[in-house]
Parts: sequence; structure tokens; C-alpha cells
Amino acid sequence: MAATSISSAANKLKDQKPLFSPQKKSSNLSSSHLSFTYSSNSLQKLSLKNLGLRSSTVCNVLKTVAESELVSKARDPDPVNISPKPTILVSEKLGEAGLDLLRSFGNVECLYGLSQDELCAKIAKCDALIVRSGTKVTRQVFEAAKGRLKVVGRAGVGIDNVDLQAATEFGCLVVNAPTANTIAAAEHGIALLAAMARNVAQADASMKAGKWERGKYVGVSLVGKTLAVMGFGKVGSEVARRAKGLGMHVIAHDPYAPADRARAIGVDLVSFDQAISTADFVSLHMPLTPKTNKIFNDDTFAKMKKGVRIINVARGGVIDEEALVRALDNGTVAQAALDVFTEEPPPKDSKLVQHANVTVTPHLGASTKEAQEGVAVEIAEAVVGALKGELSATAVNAPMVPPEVLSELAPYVTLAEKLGRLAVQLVAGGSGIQSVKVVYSSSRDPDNLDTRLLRAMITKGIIEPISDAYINLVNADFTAKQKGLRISEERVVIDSSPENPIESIQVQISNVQSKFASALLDNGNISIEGRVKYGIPHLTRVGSFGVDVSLERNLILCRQVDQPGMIGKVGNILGENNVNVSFMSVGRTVKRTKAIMAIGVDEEPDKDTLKKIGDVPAIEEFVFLDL
Ligand SMILES: NC(=O)C1=CN([C@@H]2O[C@H](COP(=O)(O)OP(=O)(O)OC[C@H]3O[C@@H](n4cnc5c(N)ncnc54)[C@H](O)[C@@H]3O)[C@@H](O)[C@H]2O)C=CC1
Ligand SMILES: O=C(O)C(=O)COP(=O)(O)O
Repeated sequence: MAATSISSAANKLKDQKPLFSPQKKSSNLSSSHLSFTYSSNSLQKLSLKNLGLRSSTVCNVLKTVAESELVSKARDPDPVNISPKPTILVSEKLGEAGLDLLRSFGNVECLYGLSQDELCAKIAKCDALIVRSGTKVTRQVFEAAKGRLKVVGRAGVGIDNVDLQAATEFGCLVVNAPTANTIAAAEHGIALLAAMARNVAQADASMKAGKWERGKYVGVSLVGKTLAVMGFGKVGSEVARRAKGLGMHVIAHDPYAPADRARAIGVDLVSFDQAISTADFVSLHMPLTPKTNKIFNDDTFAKMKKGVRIINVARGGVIDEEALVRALDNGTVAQAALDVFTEEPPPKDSKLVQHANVTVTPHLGASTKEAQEGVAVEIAEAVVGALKGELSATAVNAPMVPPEVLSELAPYVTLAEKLGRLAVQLVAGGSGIQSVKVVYSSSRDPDNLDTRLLRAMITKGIIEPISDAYINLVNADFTAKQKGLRISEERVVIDSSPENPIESIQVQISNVQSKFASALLDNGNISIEGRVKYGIPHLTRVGSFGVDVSLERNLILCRQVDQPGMIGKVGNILGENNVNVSFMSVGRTVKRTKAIMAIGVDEEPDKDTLKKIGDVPAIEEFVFLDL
């Protein structure tokens, strides 16, 4: 996606006139406001449920999927494919309990061993894809999905086979199953450690070949030896715990692990060099990332104790495999036990696999019955939840927002999106929006206010009306950046009820011209402000004018000479043209000078009706805004 400013897209809003010619106008008047509520729509109860959110788990995303489902349906060119049930493609073997759960929710297709081309051909008809480590979910797959794919579920931990950047760009949520196979992987690590030390695999092969070679397969003992656990996460710490039980001295290296967690199980966290240079056994448990790619190479092997033994149940790519063969050949590394490989399956003639001092298994770390049933259920729950628009505890490419935070922010989420939508419609067509400032007034300590969700929704509100992008928590920041839109946030700590997480949200758009000059502040920024009242988002300020109108439907903003009869005149025009007014609020700065009217309307007035409003002599400017 090429970086673009959103100026050209803003031209699309040109139609949303009428208005008086755009101009920058400053005002230094202080404001007061006068509000009349004509009628109120029934209070729409805002809850996590009607936001598509669930509060049962520590969570991530929001209505990612519920929203994008609408979009994808609109984009799906194949009418026969519009089915009420989502289609879930499972591309690798998954435990039955997970499949049953998926089948109770959607149409499940299990197609194993698809080529990239076959996967790309299929994916545009799928709402979700569930993979293990064998399916490469590349950028091409997301492109081929044409916006329909909403969630990729990785039935396991490592997500290095999923192009996360592409998923994020396409607004596709990626979830994994991070806990159910931890023990299986740790047990496999210990199995490889012991099997390698005692030459179990080699001795087994030798006996099956009719030999009895007791002298050849003398092993080494584990007790008292030092094991370096590289990556002290879920698997690494379980390996450490078990190795301690075998009487090993365990040290670990992990730049991000808390030292107290290591200390609690009697493990010292040490530097990378200290770990590899003092260990008799080195067990790898870090993810494959650009930083860890080939982190074990000629240089690192050279720093290791001569005769070190290496176990890898993490990812093949963390080892430079050619360097490992060299280290095995020259005796730096005495033995290696490997479950994972850079290329899987590795080439048949792989020197590493064929090496006499190497014990190999075909990526079996997670392959126990228990772990496979566990990951299947874990991933099925996450994918179904995501398809329902609920929260996932295991989203990989979206910020974590704890449920209690979400629950209290729910009404502000709606407010944030509506303020974004309103603010962008006040920009005159042709002005490029590059800079948005959001000011949150709250009595909460700034550290105690998580605004990522709100920022995402403001971004959504600003970008969606003027582009064909659809925005969710997954791709909001990315899309804003791509479009050259900078969103800065400011917190103002005020003295108010600590029960409300936020008192008001102000959205300012800088360096643009406005269709409605009264929305400009002295600094030239378009500014609108809103708050939540009784659970309903309200617009409470436009530029320097205080108003109070519920943000439920469409809105007309008028600036007029503050004189008697204006409400009646405009109300009559709307009434005569069958447009129902839901709310009306008048705000003014100084009595009998200027005022603005904010009118909530149930129906969109036609052009003639709007023109009649514009023709009222005391009306100086007005704009119709679509919520
Ligand atoms: N062979 C198999 O079938 C299985 C393999 N795995 C793999 O095992 C690895 C670990 O999985 P989990 O423990 O569940 O993940 P985890 O996320 O709980 O732990 C990974 C740890 O590595 C640490 N880390 C990151 N960069 C590091 C670096 N440069 N140096 C040292 N540590 C670093 C992280 O801080 C984290 O604590 C992953 O690569 C995963 O894909 C997991 C399950 C099964
Ligand atoms: O969970 C992981 O990271 C694994 O490596 C397990 O992979 P698998 O699901 O068995 O292909």
C-alpha cells in the first residue's frame, strides 16, 4: 500500500455541502451555552454486548470481526457465498474436540496439504483459517483473501509461519494457542536431552541393524552438569524445572524474563555469553524473530565449551545449520538433538539430519494427544470468539486491553468513533488531513488510562468516511501511518468524579480549512468535543461554542445571528419537509451576537430542504453531518 496523505480522499466529502465558503476564522469569545432538548430517542443501552465485546477473558481486540464481516460481505463478489455461517478452513490436522466446536459455529472445511496456489485460490471464500506450523500464511494469502479473511488461528505457539505485518495491514486478526502445548514441548525437550546424552536413538538403530555395540554408545551423565536455557518463557521455564529435578545446575538467558520468576525455581538469569560459555548443555526456547534468526552461528559456537551438547525444540531458524555441521565436525559441539529445522521437512540429504552425532525428530514437540486436543480447543474458542466479534485472550497483532478496562470504556468507544466521523466531515474538501490532536480530560492518573482503543476508534471515524479502508484495532495505527496521518494524544487531569474514566474527549484537526468556520478554534484547528451522558455519547462543544446534543443520528450545525425566532424558522423548514428533529441545542458566545444550533435529525434532509435552511437570512453558515 503506497503512503498517501488523505487529502485526495477528503475530496469525497465535497458533496457534503451546502455550506458557506470555507474560511479560517478565529474567535476569542468565551462561550456559554443554552440547550433545549426537544425529544429524545429511547436511550440506547450501551453494553459490551452491543459493541460486540465480551468481558470474560483477558482480552484484546474489539469488534474487529463483526465490523469487517459487514465490509467483506459488501466486497464479496460471489452472491452464492453470502452464507449466514462463516466458513472456516482448517489446513492442518486438528484435534476432534476443536473441530466439533468449530462445526457448531460455522462451515468447516478440512483441506490438508494445500499448495500456496491452492490456498490462495480457496482463501477468498473463507472467513477464518486455522493452521499449525506447516502452512505458510504469506502476504499473497492475505492479498488473495480480498478482505474476507478475518482471523487466522495458529493452533500452537510459534507464529513465524504467518506474515504478521501483512495480516495487520489487511486488518486480519491473528490468534494463537499459546499454553496448551507448553508441557508437551518441555517434555520433548527433556526427552531429547536424555536420549542424546545416552545415545538412545543411535543405539536403537544399531540394534535393529542386528548389532550389539555396548562400547560404542557410552553416554554422559546429566546430574551436576550445567544446562543453559536460552529463552526463559513458558517452555523454557518448564524445561528448567524438570532439569532441576534431574539434578542439573540450570542457568538461563532471556533479556525479557523477570529475574524473580527465575529465582523462584532456582535458576540464575545470566548474559548470553555467560550462558553459552559455561553450559554443558544448551537448550533453545526462544521464538524465531529477525533478532534471533541464526543467533547460533560460527561465532557463538566458537564461544561455547568444547564438547557442548545442543537441544532445539524452538525453531530451526535460530541456528545457522551449516555452522552447526561445521561445529559438530570439528568437535566444538559434541552432539545435537533437533526437533525443528530451517526448512521443514529438511532436504533428504541434509548433512545435519544425517550426522552421526545428531538425534532428530520431525517437529514432534507439540505432538502428544493431550496437547493436540488442548490446542485444538484453545484455538477453536479463540477463532469462534473472534468471528463473533468477541475478545480474544490470545491475539498476536492487536493490543491487549483488559476486560475491566474495556467494560468501562465501552460508551467512550462509540463517542470516540463518532467524534472522528464528525471532525473529518468539518474539513473542507481538498484540505489534506495530516495532524490530529486528541485531548482526554479525566480525573484519572494518565498512567491509569488506557486510550489505545479510543485512539483506534477515532482513527476509524476519521479515515473510513473518506477512504475505502476499513479500520479496526488491528490496523488502525498502521493505516493512519500509511495515510500520513499523525495522531497525538494529550491527557488533561481534571478534578471530577473518579467513577468516570473520562470526562470529555476533544478531537482537533490541525492545518486544514473548515466547511464550518465556527468549528475553528483561535489556533486555527477544527475542534469538537464530546462526553458520555447516561451512557449516550453527546457532542458538547463545536469550536468555542458549547452545545449539548446526543450523537445518535445525523446532525445539522448552523451558525446564525443570535435573535429570537431562529429555532422556529429552521424547525418549521424541517417539519414541512418531513424531517423529524430528535434533539436541538443552541450555544452562543455572547448574547445577541452569534449562536450555533446543533440539530439532531432522524432523516437526511434533501438538497432543497438544506437550501431553504441556507436561505434563511440570519443563517450565516451551516453543514449537514452524517453520523
Ligand atoms: N517444537 C515444537 O513443537 C514446539 C515449539 N515451540 C517453540 O518454542 C518456543 C518457545 O515457546 P514458548 O515458551 O511457548 O514461548 P514464550 O513466548 O512463552 O517464550 C519465549 C521466550 O523467549 C524469550 N526471548 C525472546 N527473544 C529472546 C532472545 N533474543 N534471547 C533469549 N530469549 C529470548 C522471550 O522473552 C520469552 O520469554 C517458540 O519458538 C515456539 O514456537 C513451542 C511449542 C511446541
Ligand atoms: O506451537 C508451536 O510453536 C509448534 O512448533 C508446534 O507446531 P505444530 O503445531 O505441531 O506444527
